[in-house]
Amino acid sequence: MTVDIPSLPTTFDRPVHIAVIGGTGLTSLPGYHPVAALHPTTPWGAPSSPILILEHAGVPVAFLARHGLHHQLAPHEVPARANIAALRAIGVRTVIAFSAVGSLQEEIKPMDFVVPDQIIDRTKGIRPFTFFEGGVVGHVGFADPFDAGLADIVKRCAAAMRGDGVVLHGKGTIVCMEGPQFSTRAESNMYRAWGGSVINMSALPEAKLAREAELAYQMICMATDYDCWHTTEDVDVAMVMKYMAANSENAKHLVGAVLDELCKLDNSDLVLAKHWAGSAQGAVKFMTKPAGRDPEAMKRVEYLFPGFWNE
Ligand SMILES: CSC[C@H]1O[C@H](OP(=O)(O)O)[C@H](O)[C@@H]1O
Ligand SMILES: Nc1ncnc2[nH]cnc12
Repeated sequence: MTVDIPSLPTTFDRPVHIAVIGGTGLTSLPGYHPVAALHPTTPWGAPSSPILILEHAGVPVAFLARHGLHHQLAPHEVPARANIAALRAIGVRTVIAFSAVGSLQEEIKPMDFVVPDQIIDRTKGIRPFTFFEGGVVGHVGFADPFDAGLADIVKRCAAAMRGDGVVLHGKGTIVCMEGPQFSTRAESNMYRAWGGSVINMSALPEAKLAREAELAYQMICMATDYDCWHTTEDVDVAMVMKYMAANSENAKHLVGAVLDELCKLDNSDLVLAKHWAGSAQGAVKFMTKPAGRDPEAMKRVEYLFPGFWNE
C-alpha cells in the first residue's frame, strides 16, 4: 500500500512513545494504518521526512525515513539532530533504527541480521553531532551506545522467526564510516583487524544524539554485502539494493514483530526510557555556569527538555 501523505491529518493529539527510523530499502512499514503525517520544525531545522504516525492495536508508532521519502539525503546530509529532536518532541522515548550494512566477518552473510552492541566512529567530524554547544556544554556517557533492554526484545523476536529463515547475530561492532564513497580494500581489512563486525554510514551521530536526548535506541542491521575485503564481488549500490529487496519481507516482519512487543509495553519504564531519564540533563546542568550560558543555546535545550531551566 502506498501512503497518500498529503491526504493525512497533519496533527496528532496523543503522545507517541515508539519510533522506527527506516534506512536504505526500508522506507515504509506496510500493514500499519497511517493516521497522520507530521511536518515539524525544530531549532535544528526540519527532519528528513514527514513523521508518519501509524496505529497498531490502538498504539501509535512514528516512522521517519532517514534519507528522505525519495532517498535524496546522503549520509552526511541527514539532519540527525532535527530527526531526534522532532521525535522526542512528539513524545518518543524508544527508537528502533534500521540499517543496511556491509559485513566484515565471514559468518555474517548477506541477508543476516545483526543487533549491534558497539560502534567505532569513523565519521570525519563534518556532521553536526551534538545538541549541547554554542554556550551550553554537556558530556553524556556513551560506553554502551545501544539499549540492552531493546536489544533483548529484538533477539527474542528474531529467535521466534528462525523457522522463516531469519538469522540473527546477537552482538557486534558497527564501524560507522563517513562515505558516501565505500571503503578502500586497505580500510576494509583494517576495520576487520580492529574487530569490526559490520559497516555502515548511518549509526552516527544518530546514536549519540539519541543518548543526548535520553532516548532508548537500538539499531537493527541487515547485511547486504561483504564490503570489499572478501574474495566475492566488491560492494556496490546495486548489490545493496538487491539483497535488501530479496530480504525485505523478513526485515519488515522482524521490525513488525519488535513493534508488536513494544506496543504491548507502550507505557512501561522500558519504552518510556525511564532508565535514561535525567542522564543528559544532569550532564548539562553541572557543566556551564549561568554566566557562560548563551540564551539561544538555552532555548534549544529547552526544546528538548521543556521546563529544564525552571527546575
Ligand atoms: C546504499 S549503500 C550505503 C548506505 O546504506 C546504508 O544506509 P542506512 O544505514 O540508512 O540503511 C548505509 O549506512 C549508507 O547510508
Ligand atoms: N559496504 C558498506 N559500507 C558502508 N555502508 C554500507 N551499507 C551497506 N553496505 C555498506
